[in-house]
Amino acid sequence: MTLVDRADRALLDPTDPVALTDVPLVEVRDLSVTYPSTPDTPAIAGIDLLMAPGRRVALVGESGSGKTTLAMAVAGFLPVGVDVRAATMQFRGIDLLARKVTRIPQRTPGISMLFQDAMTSLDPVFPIGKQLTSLLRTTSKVSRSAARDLAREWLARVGLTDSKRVMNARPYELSGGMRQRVMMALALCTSPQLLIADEPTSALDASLSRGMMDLIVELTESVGTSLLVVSHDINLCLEFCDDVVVMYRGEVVEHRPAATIAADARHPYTRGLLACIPTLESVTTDRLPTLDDFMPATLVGSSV
Ligand SMILES: Nc1ncnc2c1ncn2[C@@H]1O[C@H](COP(=O)(O)OP(=O)(O)OP(=O)(O)O)[C@@H](O)[C@H]1O
Repeated sequence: MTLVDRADRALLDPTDPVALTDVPLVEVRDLSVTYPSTPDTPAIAGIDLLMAPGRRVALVGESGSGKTTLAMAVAGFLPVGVDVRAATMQFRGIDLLARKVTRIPQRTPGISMLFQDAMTSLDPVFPIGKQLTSLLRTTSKVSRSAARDLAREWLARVGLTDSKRVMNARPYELSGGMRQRVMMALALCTSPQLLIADEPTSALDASLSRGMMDLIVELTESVGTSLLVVSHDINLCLEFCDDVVVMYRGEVVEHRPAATIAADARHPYTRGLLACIPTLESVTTDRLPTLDDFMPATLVGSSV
């Protein structure tokens, strides 16, 4: 049985002892996160997440369902003062709960993040070339000229072939799509084991979104990086990911392979999300379905 088979088995039954005899990439059990401004209401609670190496996993759900909070907890980006509790929270077998909490959050080694807003993620003052070479020099301990060569190589890999101009440009001199490609180069040039992409396409139009997802898949595969993508767009996730984790009001309500979730969705919220995807046929109907058509009244009012 391969690790991916075991992961599939674990997705169906996380308590299956045969499922995970190898070390999973991410293992989270009974995670809850509470922000200091709402001490009586955890933002997420009772979260289990199991991810095998090599998988592309999508976290989907409506705004405020806790996707980013879960991703940030795994990445180690939650600031001091946020209460993080779990029975288990490991990355490649390393206990993330044992890490020191510092005033400036420490990124979990081996994990890179790609944020939705490249403009605020990039340093506005320094040229792109300097931002890439400083990162490469810090992480790979290479000479200045080797780092510049690597930086140019990475810009070409993300489709920025005019690398001389891009190296000298500041973020505001590039288009949104180009900035997002620069962010991809920064996120992957250190060969992380896991890329967490938080709404990587939400600032892009539909055709650019698809192109960006194609690029993310191609590059993560070539680098050997697993992907955890946070998205509102379940349709895009079904196309590009292996597994879909559905979050609703701070809880994981469904975790299924993308290939079968459409036929096999068990939670009414998942069924509602899937039914709300517009199709060529649905544009001719008077009224598109909404989540209220699928959610029992008892669930609509519930929260963690
Ligand atoms: N820094 C914060 N301080 C207090 N509450 C927060 C903070 N960040 C998030 N929350 C709350 O935690 C809950 C989950 O938010 P989170 O951003 O994780 O959801 P999300 O599903 O990623 O939403 P979105 O898709 O809009 O980014 C929400 O109720 C939100 O208001």
